[in-house]
Amino acid sequence: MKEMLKVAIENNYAVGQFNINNFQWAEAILRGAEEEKSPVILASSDRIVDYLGGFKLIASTVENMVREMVITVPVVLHLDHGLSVERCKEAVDAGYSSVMFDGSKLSIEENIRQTKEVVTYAHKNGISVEAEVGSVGGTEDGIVGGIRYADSNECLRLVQETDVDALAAALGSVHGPYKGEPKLGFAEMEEISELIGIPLVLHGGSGIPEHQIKKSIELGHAKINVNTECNQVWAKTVREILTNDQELYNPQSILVPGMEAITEVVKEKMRLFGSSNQAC
Ligand SMILES: O=C(O)C[C@@H](O)[C@H](O)C(=O)COP(=O)(O)O
Ligand SMILES: [Zn+2]
Repeated sequence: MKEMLKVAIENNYAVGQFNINNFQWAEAILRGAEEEKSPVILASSDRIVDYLGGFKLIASTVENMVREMVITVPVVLHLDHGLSVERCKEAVDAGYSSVMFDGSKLSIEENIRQTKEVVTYAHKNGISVEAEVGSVGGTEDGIVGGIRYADSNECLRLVQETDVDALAAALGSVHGPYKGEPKLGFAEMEEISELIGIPLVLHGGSGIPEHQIKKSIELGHAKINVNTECNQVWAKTVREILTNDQELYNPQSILVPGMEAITEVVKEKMRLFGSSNQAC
């Protein structure tokens, strides 16, 4: 991920992180990346890793999909919102390309200490690490909480003391649907980006207006996480199909349009983030 985001920063675009909710999501996202000739970050949020079959099954399945689908664009497999040092180490051992240690609920001292432990282990294995300061609000099954803006001094301390590769500095974005126009802290964003000198990560990417996405990229965001919009379009598509044909039960007739809808959202986001055609 570190190398992928370095190129993104140098070329003024951001790479989308798209969460997988089962392996059809992975297929739909990879297809979108290949069609857009865009680098892509596939992510499994720690909260659903066991539901998906565990780190090793996820890593081996994604690796096989990339090979058998003849995906030619750069793909990163990322552990999103890693819930403990141990879980991050498991993901590294299973073959993930990068991990996020989510220490946002901890004191900054404890966040730094545990993030440092993850970075030491991951970097020894050539794996990148994302950390978080402040907390992204919103509700997303298991990720519930109020927004706590990141403090610039805490961001600088964490980056300097851990050597982390990317930082999610919570600056007003929210997981899940927004109630009204998002209010991102662009002044704080600019200050923190200039202070820390590594790529920023924007969580809660669904529902942020295009102009705010573009400004966030200008102000140092090289990774933007999207989950809700893909899930919403899948649910809407499947709901319409089943509502329109009460007799329909063939899985392919129901599931394929849902996947195609996810692929379209992924491609739209890649065009918005500027990563389309960056992999050719
Ligand atoms: O759903 C998860 O557990 C992962 C997400 O929180 C992801 O990290 C993210 O930030 C996506 O936000 P969304 O686009 O608002 O769903
Ligand atoms: Zn998130």
